[in-house]
Amino acid sequence: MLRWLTAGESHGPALTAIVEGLPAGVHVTSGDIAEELRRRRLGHGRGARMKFEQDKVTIVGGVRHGTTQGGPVAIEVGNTEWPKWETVMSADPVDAAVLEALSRGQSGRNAPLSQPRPGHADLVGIQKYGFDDARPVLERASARETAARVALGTVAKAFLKQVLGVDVLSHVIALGEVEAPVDVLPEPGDLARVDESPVRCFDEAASAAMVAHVDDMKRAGDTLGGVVEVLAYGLPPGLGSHVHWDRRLDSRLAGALMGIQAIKGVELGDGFTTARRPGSRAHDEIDATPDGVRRRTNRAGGVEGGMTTGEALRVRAAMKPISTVPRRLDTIDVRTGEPAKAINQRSDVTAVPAAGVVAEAMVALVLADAALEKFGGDSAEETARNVRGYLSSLTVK
Ligand SMILES: Cc1cc2nc3c(=O)[nH]c(=O)nc-3n(C[C@H](O)[C@H](O)[C@H](O)COP(=O)(O)O)c2cc1C
Ligand SMILES: C=C(O[C@@H]1CC(C(=O)O)=C[C@@H](OP(=O)(O)O)[C@H]1O)C(=O)O
Repeated sequence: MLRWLTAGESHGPALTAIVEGLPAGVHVTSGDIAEELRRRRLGHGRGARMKFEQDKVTIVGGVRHGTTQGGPVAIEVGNTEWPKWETVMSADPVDAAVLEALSRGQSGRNAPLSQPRPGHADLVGIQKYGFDDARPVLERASARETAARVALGTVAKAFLKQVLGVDVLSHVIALGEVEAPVDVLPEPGDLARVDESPVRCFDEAASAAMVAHVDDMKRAGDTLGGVVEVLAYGLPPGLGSHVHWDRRLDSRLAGALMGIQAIKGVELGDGFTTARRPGSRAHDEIDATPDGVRRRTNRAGGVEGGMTTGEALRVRAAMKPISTVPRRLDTIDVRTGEPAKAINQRSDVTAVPAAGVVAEAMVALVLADAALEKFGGDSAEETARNVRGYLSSLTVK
Protein backbone atom coordinates (compact mmCIF):
# COMPACT_ATOMS: atom_id res chain seq x y z
CA MET A 1 0.00 0.00 0.00
CA LEU A 2 1.19 3.47 -0.87
CA ARG A 3 0.42 6.45 1.37
CA TRP A 4 1.25 10.04 0.64
CA LEU A 5 0.82 13.43 2.27
CA THR A 6 1.74 17.02 1.52
CA ALA A 7 2.12 20.03 3.81
CA GLY A 8 2.96 23.68 3.34
CA GLU A 9 1.48 26.99 2.24
CA SER A 10 1.68 28.93 -1.00
CA HIS A 11 3.96 31.61 0.49
CA GLY A 12 5.54 29.50 3.22
CA PRO A 13 9.23 28.51 3.31
CA ALA A 14 8.67 25.19 1.50
CA LEU A 15 6.25 22.45 0.59
CA THR A 16 6.89 19.05 2.11
CA ALA A 17 5.82 15.78 0.53
CA ILE A 18 6.11 12.23 1.84
CA VAL A 19 5.34 8.95 0.11
CA GLU A 20 5.51 5.72 2.07
CA GLY A 21 5.31 2.15 0.82
CA LEU A 22 7.62 2.11 -2.20
CA PRO A 23 10.06 -0.77 -2.55
CA ALA A 24 13.82 -0.31 -2.34
CA GLY A 25 15.74 -0.09 -5.58
CA VAL A 26 13.79 2.53 -7.55
CA HIS A 27 16.15 5.02 -9.19
CA VAL A 28 15.20 8.65 -8.73
CA THR A 29 17.18 11.86 -8.27
CA SER A 30 16.39 15.43 -7.29
CA GLY A 31 17.20 16.28 -10.92
CA ASP A 32 14.34 14.02 -12.10
CA ILE A 33 11.97 15.79 -9.72
CA ALA A 34 13.21 19.24 -10.78
CA GLU A 35 12.55 18.32 -14.42
CA GLU A 36 8.93 17.33 -13.68
CA LEU A 37 8.47 20.53 -11.66
CA ARG A 38 9.80 22.48 -14.63
CA ARG A 39 7.13 20.85 -16.81
CA ARG A 40 4.45 21.89 -14.30
CA ARG A 41 5.47 25.54 -14.59
CA LEU A 42 5.09 25.55 -18.39
CA GLY A 43 2.05 26.75 -20.18
CA HIS A 44 0.86 29.80 -22.04
CA GLY A 45 -1.47 31.74 -19.77
CA ARG A 46 0.39 31.22 -16.50
CA GLY A 47 0.83 34.40 -14.43
CA ALA A 48 3.85 36.46 -13.40
CA ARG A 49 4.61 34.34 -10.37
CA MET A 50 5.72 31.41 -12.53
CA LYS A 51 8.44 33.59 -14.01
CA PHE A 52 10.10 34.92 -10.88
CA GLU A 53 9.61 32.02 -8.48
CA GLN A 54 11.65 28.84 -8.62
CA ASP A 55 11.14 25.37 -7.14
CA LYS A 56 14.14 24.28 -5.07
CA VAL A 57 14.08 20.50 -4.66
CA THR A 58 15.77 18.63 -1.82
CA ILE A 59 15.21 14.95 -1.13
CA VAL A 60 15.41 14.74 2.65
CA GLY A 61 14.70 11.05 3.25
CA GLY A 62 14.32 7.60 1.74
CA VAL A 63 16.80 7.91 -1.15
CA ARG A 64 20.53 7.18 -1.08
CA HIS A 65 22.85 7.64 -4.06
CA GLY A 66 19.87 8.00 -6.38
CA THR A 67 18.03 4.85 -5.24
CA THR A 68 15.09 4.37 -2.88
CA GLN A 69 15.94 2.46 0.30
CA GLY A 70 12.48 1.16 1.21
CA GLY A 71 11.71 3.86 3.79
CA PRO A 72 9.38 6.86 3.31
CA VAL A 73 10.62 9.22 0.61
CA ALA A 74 10.48 12.82 1.85
CA ILE A 75 10.87 15.75 -0.51
CA GLU A 76 11.09 19.46 0.19
CA VAL A 77 10.20 21.99 -2.50
CA GLY A 78 11.63 25.29 -1.29
CA ASN A 79 9.87 28.51 -2.16
CA THR A 80 12.39 31.08 -3.41
CA GLU A 81 9.91 33.88 -2.65
CA TRP A 82 10.03 33.06 1.05
CA PRO A 83 12.30 35.95 2.14
CA LYS A 84 9.57 38.43 1.09
CA TRP A 85 6.96 36.55 3.13
CA GLU A 86 9.06 35.56 6.12
CA THR A 87 7.28 37.88 8.55
CA VAL A 88 3.73 37.64 7.17
CA MET A 89 3.89 33.84 7.07
CA SER A 90 6.12 33.30 10.11
CA ALA A 91 5.34 30.14 12.09
CA ASP A 92 6.49 31.85 15.27
CA PRO A 93 4.56 34.77 16.82
CA VAL A 94 5.31 38.22 15.38
CA ASP A 95 4.92 41.55 17.14
CA ALA A 96 1.46 43.03 16.34
CA ALA A 97 2.96 46.44 15.49
CA VAL A 98 5.24 44.83 12.87
CA LEU A 99 2.28 43.03 11.30
CA GLU A 100 0.20 46.19 11.38
CA ALA A 101 2.96 48.07 9.54
CA LEU A 102 3.07 45.32 6.92
CA SER A 103 -0.68 45.66 6.40
CA ARG A 104 -0.36 49.36 5.67
CA GLY A 105 3.10 49.38 4.07
CA GLN A 106 3.90 49.78 0.42
CA SER A 107 3.65 46.06 -0.28
CA GLY A 108 0.37 45.69 1.66
CA ARG A 109 1.47 42.10 2.01
CA ASN A 110 -0.38 41.58 5.27
CA ALA A 111 -3.47 43.59 4.30
CA PRO A 112 -6.62 41.65 5.20
CA LEU A 113 -8.22 39.92 2.21
CA SER A 114 -11.87 40.42 3.07
CA GLN A 115 -13.45 40.37 -0.42
CA PRO A 116 -13.68 36.63 -1.18
CA ARG A 117 -13.34 35.49 -4.80
CA PRO A 118 -16.33 33.61 -6.22
CA GLY A 119 -15.16 30.14 -7.18
CA HIS A 120 -12.21 30.03 -4.79
CA ALA A 121 -12.13 28.56 -1.31
CA ASP A 122 -12.09 32.04 0.30
CA LEU A 123 -15.66 32.58 1.55
CA VAL A 124 -16.56 29.10 2.72
CA GLY A 125 -13.09 28.74 4.28
CA ILE A 126 -13.63 31.97 6.21
CA GLN A 127 -17.02 30.70 7.39
CA LYS A 128 -15.90 27.20 8.28
CA TYR A 129 -12.69 28.12 10.13
CA GLY A 130 -13.94 31.33 11.74
CA PHE A 131 -11.46 33.70 10.06
CA ASP A 132 -12.17 37.26 8.93
CA ASP A 133 -9.46 37.26 6.29
CA ALA A 134 -9.00 34.91 3.31
CA ARG A 135 -5.20 34.75 3.72
CA PRO A 136 -5.11 31.61 5.90
CA VAL A 137 -7.60 29.91 3.55
CA LEU A 138 -6.00 30.75 0.23
CA GLU A 139 -2.50 29.93 1.44
CA ARG A 140 -3.40 26.26 1.68
CA ALA A 141 -6.16 26.15 -0.97
CA SER A 142 -3.69 27.49 -3.55
CA ALA A 143 -2.57 25.14 -6.26
CA ARG A 144 1.02 25.96 -5.31
CA GLU A 145 0.57 22.70 -3.36
CA THR A 146 0.45 20.79 -6.63
CA ALA A 147 4.25 21.19 -6.85
CA ALA A 148 4.46 18.74 -3.93
CA ARG A 149 2.17 16.28 -5.72
CA VAL A 150 4.25 16.46 -8.88
CA ALA A 151 7.37 15.75 -6.79
CA LEU A 152 5.69 12.62 -5.40
CA GLY A 153 4.37 11.67 -8.82
CA THR A 154 7.94 11.68 -10.15
CA VAL A 155 8.83 8.89 -7.73
CA ALA A 156 5.66 6.94 -8.61
CA LYS A 157 6.41 7.35 -12.33
CA ALA A 158 9.96 6.08 -11.83
CA PHE A 159 8.59 2.99 -10.05
CA LEU A 160 6.00 2.35 -12.77
CA LYS A 161 8.52 2.74 -15.59
CA GLN A 162 11.34 0.75 -14.03
CA VAL A 163 9.30 -2.08 -12.55
CA LEU A 164 6.29 -2.43 -14.89
CA GLY A 165 7.44 -0.63 -18.03
CA VAL A 166 4.49 1.79 -17.72
CA ASP A 167 4.58 5.32 -19.20
CA VAL A 168 2.24 8.07 -17.98
CA LEU A 169 1.70 11.21 -20.03
CA SER A 170 -0.96 13.84 -20.65
CA HIS A 171 -2.16 16.34 -23.21
CA VAL A 172 -4.65 19.20 -23.33
CA ILE A 173 -7.75 18.32 -25.36
CA ALA A 174 -9.81 21.47 -24.73
CA LEU A 175 -8.96 24.98 -23.65
CA GLY A 176 -12.02 27.15 -23.17
CA GLU A 177 -14.12 26.69 -26.28
CA VAL A 178 -11.25 25.37 -28.46
CA GLU A 179 -11.29 21.58 -28.78
CA ALA A 180 -8.46 19.45 -30.16
CA PRO A 181 -9.15 16.41 -32.35
CA VAL A 182 -8.55 13.21 -30.38
CA ASP A 183 -8.42 10.62 -33.14
CA VAL A 184 -4.60 10.45 -32.89
CA LEU A 185 -3.33 10.11 -29.34
CA PRO A 186 0.22 10.92 -28.26
CA GLU A 187 2.36 7.88 -27.47
CA PRO A 188 5.23 7.90 -24.94
CA GLY A 189 7.74 8.98 -27.62
CA ASP A 190 5.56 12.03 -28.37
CA LEU A 191 5.73 13.60 -24.93
CA ALA A 192 8.53 16.02 -25.87
CA ARG A 193 6.38 17.22 -28.79
CA VAL A 194 3.39 17.74 -26.49
CA ASP A 195 5.55 19.68 -24.04
CA GLU A 196 6.85 21.87 -26.88
CA SER A 197 3.33 23.14 -27.54
CA PRO A 198 2.81 26.29 -25.42
CA VAL A 199 -0.47 24.80 -24.23
CA ARG A 200 0.65 21.13 -24.18
CA CYS A 201 -1.70 20.22 -27.02
CA PHE A 202 -0.65 17.47 -29.45
CA ASP A 203 -2.51 18.93 -32.42
CA GLU A 204 -0.63 21.86 -33.97
CA ALA A 205 -3.62 23.74 -35.37
CA ALA A 206 -5.61 23.38 -32.15
CA SER A 207 -2.55 24.44 -30.17
CA ALA A 208 -2.28 27.70 -32.15
CA ALA A 209 -6.02 28.36 -31.76
CA MET A 210 -5.76 27.75 -27.99
CA VAL A 211 -2.87 30.22 -27.68
CA ALA A 212 -4.93 32.85 -29.51
CA HIS A 213 -7.95 32.13 -27.28
CA VAL A 214 -5.83 32.62 -24.14
CA ASP A 215 -4.50 35.92 -25.53
CA ASP A 216 -8.04 37.12 -26.26
CA MET A 217 -9.18 36.25 -22.75
CA LYS A 218 -6.17 37.94 -21.22
CA ARG A 219 -6.98 41.13 -23.13
CA ALA A 220 -10.59 40.85 -21.97
CA GLY A 221 -9.51 40.47 -18.33
CA ASP A 222 -11.02 37.00 -18.21
CA THR A 223 -9.86 33.45 -17.45
CA LEU A 224 -10.25 29.97 -18.94
CA GLY A 225 -10.60 26.32 -17.97
CA GLY A 226 -10.35 23.24 -20.13
CA VAL A 227 -9.93 19.48 -20.32
CA VAL A 228 -6.79 17.34 -19.98
CA GLU A 229 -6.42 13.68 -20.83
CA VAL A 230 -3.97 11.40 -19.03
CA LEU A 231 -2.74 8.29 -20.84
CA ALA A 232 -0.89 5.33 -19.34
CA TYR A 233 0.68 2.75 -21.63
CA GLY A 234 1.98 -0.71 -20.72
CA LEU A 235 -0.35 -1.59 -17.85
CA PRO A 236 -1.00 -5.26 -17.11
CA PRO A 237 -4.63 -6.42 -16.91
CA GLY A 238 -6.08 -6.67 -13.42
CA LEU A 239 -4.98 -3.62 -11.40
CA GLY A 240 -7.86 -2.57 -9.13
CA SER A 241 -10.82 -4.84 -8.48
CA HIS A 242 -14.51 -5.29 -9.17
CA VAL A 243 -15.26 -6.65 -5.67
CA HIS A 244 -15.74 -3.46 -3.66
CA TRP A 245 -16.44 0.20 -4.50
CA ASP A 246 -13.30 1.56 -2.93
CA ARG A 247 -11.08 -1.02 -4.62
CA ARG A 248 -12.29 -0.10 -8.11
CA LEU A 249 -9.53 1.61 -10.05
CA ASP A 250 -11.95 4.00 -11.78
CA SER A 251 -13.25 5.16 -8.40
CA ARG A 252 -9.71 5.74 -7.12
CA LEU A 253 -8.65 7.59 -10.27
CA ALA A 254 -11.72 9.83 -10.15
CA GLY A 255 -11.11 10.66 -6.48
CA ALA A 256 -7.45 11.45 -7.07
CA LEU A 257 -8.15 13.67 -10.07
CA MET A 258 -11.08 15.45 -8.41
CA GLY A 259 -8.70 16.16 -5.56
CA ILE A 260 -6.76 18.56 -7.80
CA GLN A 261 -7.73 22.19 -7.25
CA ALA A 262 -10.34 23.38 -9.79
CA ILE A 263 -11.05 19.93 -11.31
CA LYS A 264 -14.84 19.61 -11.63
CA GLY A 265 -15.35 16.51 -13.76
CA VAL A 266 -13.61 13.22 -14.52
CA GLU A 267 -14.41 10.65 -17.21
CA LEU A 268 -12.90 7.25 -17.99
CA GLY A 269 -12.45 6.64 -21.70
CA ASP A 270 -15.36 8.11 -23.65
CA GLY A 271 -17.25 8.65 -20.37
CA PHE A 272 -20.20 10.97 -20.95
CA THR A 273 -20.22 10.29 -24.71
CA THR A 274 -20.60 6.57 -24.04
CA ALA A 275 -23.76 7.32 -22.08
CA ARG A 276 -25.36 8.71 -25.26
CA ARG A 277 -24.44 5.74 -27.52
CA PRO A 278 -26.31 2.46 -28.02
CA GLY A 279 -24.56 -0.57 -26.53
CA SER A 280 -23.53 -1.84 -29.96
CA ARG A 281 -21.33 1.25 -30.35
CA ALA A 282 -20.39 1.78 -26.74
CA HIS A 283 -18.29 -1.25 -25.86
CA ASP A 284 -14.97 -2.67 -27.03
CA GLU A 285 -15.36 -5.98 -28.85
CA ILE A 286 -12.81 -8.65 -28.06
CA ASP A 287 -10.53 -10.41 -30.58
CA ALA A 288 -7.94 -13.18 -30.34
CA THR A 289 -4.90 -11.82 -32.19
CA PRO A 290 -1.35 -13.12 -32.71
CA ASP A 291 -0.37 -10.64 -29.94
CA GLY A 292 -2.94 -12.12 -27.56
CA VAL A 293 -6.40 -10.99 -26.49
CA ARG A 294 -7.12 -7.44 -27.64
CA ARG A 295 -10.05 -5.01 -27.54
CA ARG A 296 -10.90 -3.83 -31.05
CA THR A 297 -11.43 -0.27 -29.76
CA ASN A 298 -10.68 1.46 -26.46
CA ARG A 299 -13.84 3.38 -25.70
CA ALA A 300 -13.70 2.19 -22.11
CA GLY A 301 -10.33 3.87 -21.60
CA GLY A 302 -8.60 0.71 -20.43
CA VAL A 303 -10.78 -0.02 -17.38
CA GLU A 304 -13.62 -2.56 -17.14
CA GLY A 305 -15.17 -3.75 -13.90
CA GLY A 306 -12.91 -1.40 -11.94
CA MET A 307 -9.79 -3.18 -13.30
CA THR A 308 -7.21 -2.32 -15.94
CA THR A 309 -7.86 -4.30 -19.12
CA GLY A 310 -4.30 -4.14 -20.44
CA GLU A 311 -5.28 -1.54 -23.06
CA ALA A 312 -4.05 2.05 -22.70
CA LEU A 313 -5.59 3.89 -19.75
CA ARG A 314 -7.42 7.05 -20.84
CA VAL A 315 -8.82 9.34 -18.18
CA ARG A 316 -9.93 12.95 -18.57
CA ALA A 317 -10.26 15.78 -16.10
CA ALA A 318 -12.24 19.00 -16.62
CA MET A 319 -10.88 22.15 -14.99
CA LYS A 320 -13.02 25.18 -14.25
CA PRO A 321 -11.71 28.64 -15.25
CA ILE A 322 -9.29 30.34 -12.83
CA SER A 323 -11.37 32.02 -10.15
CA THR A 324 -9.22 35.14 -9.71
CA VAL A 325 -10.86 36.92 -12.64
CA PRO A 326 -9.02 40.18 -13.45
CA ARG A 327 -12.38 41.83 -14.31
CA ARG A 328 -13.19 41.32 -10.64
CA LEU A 329 -16.45 39.53 -9.98
CA ASP A 330 -19.09 40.79 -7.56
CA THR A 331 -18.78 39.71 -3.96
CA ILE A 332 -19.17 41.15 -0.49
CA ASP A 333 -16.73 42.51 2.06
CA VAL A 334 -16.95 40.03 4.93
CA ARG A 335 -15.98 42.75 7.44
CA THR A 336 -18.85 45.08 6.52
CA GLY A 337 -21.32 42.83 4.69
CA GLU A 338 -21.42 45.48 1.92
CA PRO A 339 -21.16 44.70 -1.82
CA ALA A 340 -17.58 44.73 -3.12
CA LYS A 341 -15.36 43.59 -5.95
CA ALA A 342 -13.36 40.38 -5.45
CA ILE A 343 -9.66 40.48 -4.61
CA ASN A 344 -7.37 40.37 -7.61
CA GLN A 345 -3.67 40.90 -7.17
CA ARG A 346 -2.43 38.75 -10.03
CA SER A 347 -3.32 35.36 -11.39
CA ASP A 348 -3.03 32.83 -14.17
CA VAL A 349 -5.34 33.35 -17.19
CA THR A 350 -5.37 29.58 -17.42
CA ALA A 351 -3.43 26.72 -15.84
CA VAL A 352 -4.84 23.82 -17.85
CA PRO A 353 -1.43 22.80 -19.31
CA ALA A 354 0.02 22.66 -15.77
CA ALA A 355 -3.03 20.77 -14.50
CA GLY A 356 -2.19 18.03 -17.03
CA VAL A 357 1.22 17.51 -15.42
CA VAL A 358 -0.41 17.44 -11.97
CA ALA A 359 -2.99 14.94 -13.26
CA GLU A 360 -0.16 12.70 -14.53
CA ALA A 361 1.27 12.71 -11.00
CA MET A 362 -2.05 11.80 -9.39
CA VAL A 363 -2.67 8.99 -11.90
CA ALA A 364 0.88 7.69 -11.40
CA LEU A 365 0.38 7.59 -7.62
CA VAL A 366 -2.92 5.69 -7.95
CA LEU A 367 -1.43 3.23 -10.44
CA ALA A 368 1.69 2.67 -8.32
CA ASP A 369 -0.54 2.03 -5.30
CA ALA A 370 -2.69 -0.46 -7.26
CA ALA A 371 0.42 -2.20 -8.66
CA LEU A 372 1.94 -2.59 -5.19
CA GLU A 373 -1.35 -3.90 -3.85
CA LYS A 374 -1.38 -6.59 -6.55
CA PHE A 375 2.31 -7.45 -6.75
CA GLY A 376 3.79 -6.45 -3.37
CA GLY A 377 7.56 -6.61 -2.99
CA ASP A 378 10.11 -5.00 -0.70
CA SER A 379 12.62 -4.52 -3.50
CA ALA A 380 11.95 -3.34 -7.04
CA GLU A 381 13.40 -6.66 -8.23
CA GLU A 382 10.94 -8.63 -6.10
CA THR A 383 8.01 -6.60 -7.45
CA ALA A 384 9.28 -7.07 -11.03
CA ARG A 385 9.60 -10.84 -10.45
CA ASN A 386 6.02 -10.97 -9.20
CA VAL A 387 4.83 -9.02 -12.27
CA ARG A 388 6.64 -11.47 -14.58
CA GLY A 389 5.20 -14.47 -12.72
CA TYR A 390 1.65 -13.08 -12.96
CA LEU A 391 1.92 -12.25 -16.66
CA SER A 392 3.37 -15.64 -17.55
CA SER A 393 0.63 -17.46 -15.63
CA LEU A 394 -2.37 -15.54 -17.01
CA THR A 395 -5.04 -18.08 -17.97
CA VAL A 396 -6.03 -15.99 -21.00
CA LYS A 397 -3.16 -14.13 -22.60
C1 LIG B 1 -1.97 24.41 -11.61
C2 LIG B 1 -3.07 25.29 -11.09
C3 LIG B 1 -2.88 26.68 -11.03
C4 LIG B 1 -3.88 27.51 -10.56
N1 LIG B 1 -3.69 28.87 -10.55
C5 LIG B 1 -4.65 29.69 -10.04
C6 LIG B 1 -4.48 31.11 -10.01
O1 LIG B 1 -3.46 31.65 -10.43
N2 LIG B 1 -5.48 31.85 -9.48
C7 LIG B 1 -6.64 31.29 -9.02
O2 LIG B 1 -7.52 31.99 -8.56
N3 LIG B 1 -6.84 29.96 -9.05
C8 LIG B 1 -5.87 29.15 -9.55
N4 LIG B 1 -6.06 27.80 -9.57
C9 LIG B 1 -7.34 27.27 -9.16
C10 LIG B 1 -7.55 27.32 -7.68
O3 LIG B 1 -6.55 26.65 -7.01
C11 LIG B 1 -8.95 26.72 -7.45
O4 LIG B 1 -9.85 27.40 -8.23
C12 LIG B 1 -9.45 26.87 -6.06
O5 LIG B 1 -8.70 26.00 -5.24
C13 LIG B 1 -10.91 26.52 -5.93
O6 LIG B 1 -11.18 25.37 -6.68
P1 LIG B 1 -12.02 24.18 -6.06
O7 LIG B 1 -13.42 24.66 -5.94
O8 LIG B 1 -11.87 23.06 -7.02
O9 LIG B 1 -11.33 23.90 -4.77
C14 LIG B 1 -5.08 26.95 -10.08
C15 LIG B 1 -5.27 25.54 -10.11
C16 LIG B 1 -4.29 24.72 -10.61
C17 LIG B 1 -4.50 23.22 -10.65
C1 LIG C 1 2.18 29.39 -7.16
C2 LIG C 1 1.56 28.58 -7.97
O1 LIG C 1 0.28 28.72 -8.42
C3 LIG C 1 -0.54 29.69 -7.79
C4 LIG C 1 -1.87 29.02 -7.61
C5 LIG C 1 -2.91 29.97 -7.22
C6 LIG C 1 -4.18 29.43 -6.72
O2 LIG C 1 -5.02 30.24 -6.25
O3 LIG C 1 -4.42 28.23 -6.81
C7 LIG C 1 -2.74 31.33 -7.38
C8 LIG C 1 -1.50 31.94 -7.90
O4 LIG C 1 -0.70 32.37 -6.81
P1 LIG C 1 -0.70 33.90 -6.37
O5 LIG C 1 -2.14 34.24 -6.14
O6 LIG C 1 0.11 33.98 -5.16
O7 LIG C 1 -0.11 34.61 -7.54
C9 LIG C 1 -0.68 30.93 -8.67
O8 LIG C 1 0.57 31.47 -9.00
C10 LIG C 1 2.20 27.37 -8.50
O9 LIG C 1 1.51 26.65 -9.23
O10 LIG C 1 3.39 27.13 -8.19
